[in-house]
Amino acid sequence: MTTTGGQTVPAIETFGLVRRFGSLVAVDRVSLSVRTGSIFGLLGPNGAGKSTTIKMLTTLLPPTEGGAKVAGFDVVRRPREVRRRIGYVPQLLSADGALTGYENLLIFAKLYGVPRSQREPRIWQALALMGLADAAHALVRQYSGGMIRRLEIAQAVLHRPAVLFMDEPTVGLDPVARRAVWEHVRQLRQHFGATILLTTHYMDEADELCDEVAIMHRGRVAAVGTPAELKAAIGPEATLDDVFVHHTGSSIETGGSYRDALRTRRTARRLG
Ligand SMILES: Nc1ncnc2c1ncn2[C@@H]1O[C@H](COP(=O)(O)OP(=O)(O)OP(=O)(O)O)[C@@H](O)[C@H]1O
Repeated sequence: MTTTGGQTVPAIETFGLVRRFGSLVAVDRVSLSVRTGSIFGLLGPNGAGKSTTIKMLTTLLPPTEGGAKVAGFDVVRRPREVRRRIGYVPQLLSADGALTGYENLLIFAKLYGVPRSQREPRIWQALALMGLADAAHALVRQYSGGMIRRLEIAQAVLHRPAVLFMDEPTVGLDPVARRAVWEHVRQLRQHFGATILLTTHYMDEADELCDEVAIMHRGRVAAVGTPAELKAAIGPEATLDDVFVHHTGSSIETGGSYRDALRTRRTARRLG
């Protein structure tokens, strides 16, 4: 845990973060604070700016204006310090189907500079935490969609990141596989004390898994709080779906461009 003068520093802080693509404002003055050790959900329709926010926080994309700190380091001025302290599970495929789960993890352990003597124990620990030890030596192309997702999460935590970013970790998975991912994500947090920021389209996922959520709409944060707080603000019987509709004016099914919808569907297909 990062502390200064006895005070806990948030794991993630953004200050008026802006990202433009030409005339399009994809992320519009986003200011957020994510508590160390919490699971934080970024929600919003397709095209709301969630992935662009994650890309700035993981140093893949420079902000147009504003700033952000991750694990106490400025993403623009200290990108290398940030990268050493984060894990990233992207939406698109990052595991190689022609290799075994173990071999995939070995590549990532080398990439992340895990010392040789620690590679094997860390790989087995990550496999065990993600419920994949029995499948370690099977080819990944034989894994189910849920197992691939869990392998990708295992890859992202081999270097013990303080902050783990996951872009739609359960998209395209059936309800049983999604629950298994949630369970393993919880264990991960418990085991490593990592802070987790994830994006999701599933309101039940946000409700069950996240300590706090931010609802993004057209690049802005429309609401932020615990799922219970956000629901209570709408009404006694409100669900998180109701909260979402209230703040975005749309159900989760609408919004975004054709390209965005196509990309989501492509991710779902490769896992299905
Ligand atoms: N590299 C880019 N060039 C131009 N426009 C982009 C680029 N990346 C994203 N956008 C646009 O910025 C907006 C926000 O996109 P972003 O991918 O951040 O949304 P999102 O909330 O993550 O959506 P999804 O749920 O589909 O992943 C969209 O209108 C998208 O088309």
